[in-house]
Amino acid sequence: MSIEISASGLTLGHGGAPVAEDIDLALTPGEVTALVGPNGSGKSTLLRALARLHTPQAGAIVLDGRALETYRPRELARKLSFLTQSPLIPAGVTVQELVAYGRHPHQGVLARSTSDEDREAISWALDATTLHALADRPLDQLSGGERQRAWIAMALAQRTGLLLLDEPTTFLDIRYQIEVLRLVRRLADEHGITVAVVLHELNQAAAFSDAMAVLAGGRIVATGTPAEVMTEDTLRTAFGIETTVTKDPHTGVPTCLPTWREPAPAAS
Ligand SMILES: Nc1ncnc2c1ncn2[C@@H]1O[C@H](COP(=O)(O)OP(=O)(O)OP(=O)(O)O)[C@@H](O)[C@H]1O
Repeated sequence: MSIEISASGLTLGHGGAPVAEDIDLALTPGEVTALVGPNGSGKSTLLRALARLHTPQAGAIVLDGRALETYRPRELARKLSFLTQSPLIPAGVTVQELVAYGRHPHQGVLARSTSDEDREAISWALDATTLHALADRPLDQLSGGERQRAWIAMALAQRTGLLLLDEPTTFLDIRYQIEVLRLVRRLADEHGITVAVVLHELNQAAAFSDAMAVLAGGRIVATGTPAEVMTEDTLRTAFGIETTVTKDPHTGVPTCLPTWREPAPAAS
């Protein structure tokens, strides 16, 4: 079920000067890749380009051995699912109904009823996100974390091997952030799904990903394992901040502690 996608030589922009250039990125099948970088560095634009929601000014993207632009829309929707930042909540729609939308790419144009395969996929998505108990609840009556899980469940019901998530933890408290990221981890570990996820919290990115890519100043300034990428030098280059990078005592994963306060003025 794992799907491979790679981008090479991408130039990304919105009409004016390019936002990012010379972008090479390959997502390893069945692994979680975290995209991190300063505000406005082009992370969402890159993710949207991978989902074919943004057309690069130059470069190529290859999905599962074929140029991305050769896919028909329905065919593409069976290969990858994309979850945008803060999706709008449709009024009155229940969790079950939202998740069922994820099946549309698999249903024939004239399909009026859900097939056994649809039911099985919806049930699997509700299971994976532990949402069965909330299936009949309208989305607008859920907590932020539950709602975020419902959107992820919709993307899962699409049954794609590639999941692109743009800041799925925004607005969630720390417990729900962990819950969503653990789910992302399980999707890769237990279901072999290839995941790219834009995250702002660097320690979470390091803890939950297999690989990290740092976008800054219009380039990818570092890629590799969290241990390779989470260095004081890279964080200084990318974000212009001072940090102390240590290892999580439980897992050995690199973790950064920013220098929060301004340095005390030198004594005269
Ligand atoms: N639709 C658009 N039209 C014009 N410019 C855009 C558009 N979308 C994004 N941009 C610009 O492109 C640049 C990159 O934006 P993008 O959203 O990809 O960055 P990002 O790294 O995801 O940022 P953030 O961390 O703030 O979400 C920014 O300067 C932004 O203002």
